[in-house]
Amino acid sequence: MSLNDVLSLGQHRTWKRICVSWSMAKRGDRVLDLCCGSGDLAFLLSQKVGLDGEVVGVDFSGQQLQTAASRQDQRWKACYKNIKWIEGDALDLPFTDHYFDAVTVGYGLRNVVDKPKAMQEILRVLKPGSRASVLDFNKSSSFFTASLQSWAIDNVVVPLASSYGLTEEYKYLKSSISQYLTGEELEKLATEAGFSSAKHYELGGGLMGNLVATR
Ligand SMILES: C/C(=C\Cc1cc(O)c2ccccc2c1O)CCC[C@H](C)CCC[C@H](C)CCCC(C)C
Ligand SMILES: C[S@@+](CC[C@H](N)C(=O)[O-])C[C@H]1O[C@@H](n2cnc3c(N)ncnc32)[C@H](O)[C@@H]1O
Repeated sequence: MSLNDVLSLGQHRTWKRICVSWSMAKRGDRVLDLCCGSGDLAFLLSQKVGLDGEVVGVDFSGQQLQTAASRQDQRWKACYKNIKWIEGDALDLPFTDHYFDAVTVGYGLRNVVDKPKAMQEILRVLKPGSRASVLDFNKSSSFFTASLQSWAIDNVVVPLASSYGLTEEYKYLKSSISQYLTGEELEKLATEAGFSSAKHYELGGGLMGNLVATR
């Protein structure tokens, strides 16, 4: 069982499935999992688009892509052959305009240094009428939810992460969430980048959030 399973009582898998579902990726599509890491969302997208579809996982960490590729080798589902891993930067995507039928970003936008540029790149590579689905922690406007999230990170996430030897990776969570954008600000970020519509939905009692933006 992974640390994220323990930390979120397995809920992170549900949140990721929701993110992929809301991207409206369907059989035969060509889709992008941006900031793919070890590929959790890419594998879910792979099952959605099937063997006649195509999944591209992009991350600027070669190490993460190596992990994703070895996970792909270890898995038996035939559809996973439709995934390719490309080292690249969310701020300068190596694809032509209108290339993808859907884009997902799982826990990546929060970490990107230039969020407007990233959203412009996502818009550029999406086909007209297609969707971006962006899952991340929610920077809640509710004092209670923000306090619960902060308490959980301090008292559950970081101590447990330490027992897995991942203190550093999770220690920055609180500050990164505090510097992130609220749901309303994410919607504005998307429409200002040029998306025709954008809606942010809270998940996990407001601890997480998913932005759905249509080009
Ligand atoms: C899978 C999740 C996050 C992905 C993720 C995000 C990061 O910022 C990382 C940083 C460094 C290494 C890895 C990651 C990473 O995988 C979300 C689930 C894990 C969360 C840390 C769990 C959050 C716990 C809630 C605050 C409380 C949950 C209570 C309830 C059970 C829903
Ligand atoms: C917390 S991980 C999430 C990984 C995966 N999407 C998931 O849901 O488990 C964030 C990932 O974003 C990547 N990343 C951060 N900034 C990036 C950028 N500008 N371009 C590409 N990848 C980036 C990191 O290398 C890391 O693998």
